This record gives sequence, structure tokens and C-alpha cells, in this order.
Amino acid sequence: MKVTVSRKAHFNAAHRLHNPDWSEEKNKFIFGKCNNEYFHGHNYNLTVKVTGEVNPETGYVIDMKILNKIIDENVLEKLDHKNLNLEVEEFKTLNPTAENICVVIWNILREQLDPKFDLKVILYETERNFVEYPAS
Ligand SMILES: Nc1nc2c(c(=O)[nH]1)N=C([C@H](O)[C@H](O)COP(=O)(O)OP(=O)(O)OP(=O)(O)O)CN2
Repeated sequence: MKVTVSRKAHFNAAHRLHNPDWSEEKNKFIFGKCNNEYFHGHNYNLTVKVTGEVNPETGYVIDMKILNKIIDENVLEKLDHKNLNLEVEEFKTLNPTAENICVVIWNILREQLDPKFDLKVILYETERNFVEYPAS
């Protein structure tokens, strides 16, 4: 019997959307206020969904405490209160859009979780803008 276990987390981070291969004008046109050179912040809300078989002895798919620790130590430590463009290795060469942040988080968690689990990450950048990976 497969069940999905979900854990929510949040972090605050600053970013700037920018493509170094484009002119300043094109960056302003495509990314608008998100291209502001002084950066801006978001309160990101994250949902991590882990799907797997329920262990008949524990009744757990995965212990929520363990899942929480994995998210804390590997995602929040890395991203919370950071300037994503300047302080987080992955985004020195990758535009920190919601899509790219979501995929980076998924890759980090995928490495930490047993391959027997399916993983989905949902990232809210604002109350109304959110992305999920893998896509449904
Ligand atoms: N496909 C994407 N589009 C946009 C992204 C993104 O990461 N992927 N990011 C942004 C901005 O960084 C930000 O998310 C939008 O800010 P804002 O316009 O202020 O969004 P709000 O939801 O707060 O405002 P509305 O009132 O809903 O317009 C833009 N696009």
C-alpha cells in the first residue's frame, strides 16, 4: 500500500532574475522588476512529498522527524536568509527562478532519500506563484 507523506517548510531568500547573455534592455524587458540590480526577497514556502510503501511494523512511509531533519540540514541551511545569486553555488551560473530553485531542491533531496521513495517538490515563491517538480 503506497501513501504520500508531506512536510512543509519555509525559507527567506533574496534573488535577482538575470541572463548574463542578454543586454540590460532585454533583461529589463523579460524579467521586469525581478531584474532589479539591488535584489529583492521572497518568503518561499516549500512542500516536500515522499511516496512509498507503508512499513507494516512502524506504520510509517518515512519518519516525519527524519524527513524534517533532511530538509533542515540540506535545503534550509543552504538557502535560508541567503542571497541566492551571490551565496549559493548552484545559482552562480543558473538563474534563480522558482522553476530552477525547485529543481535544485529536488536534486538535493533526491540524493538524501532512499531510491525506493518517489519524490515531488512544490515551491511557492509568492502566495499565488508556485511551481512543482516533477511536473504533473
Ligand atoms: N515562470 C516564472 N515566472 C516568474 C517568476 C519565476 O520564478 N518563474 N518569478 C517572478 C518574480 O520573481 C515573482 O515571483 C513575481 O513577483 P510578483 O509579480 O510580485 O508576484 P505576486 O504574486 O506577488 O504578485 P501578483 O499580484 O500576483 O501579480 C515573475 N515571474
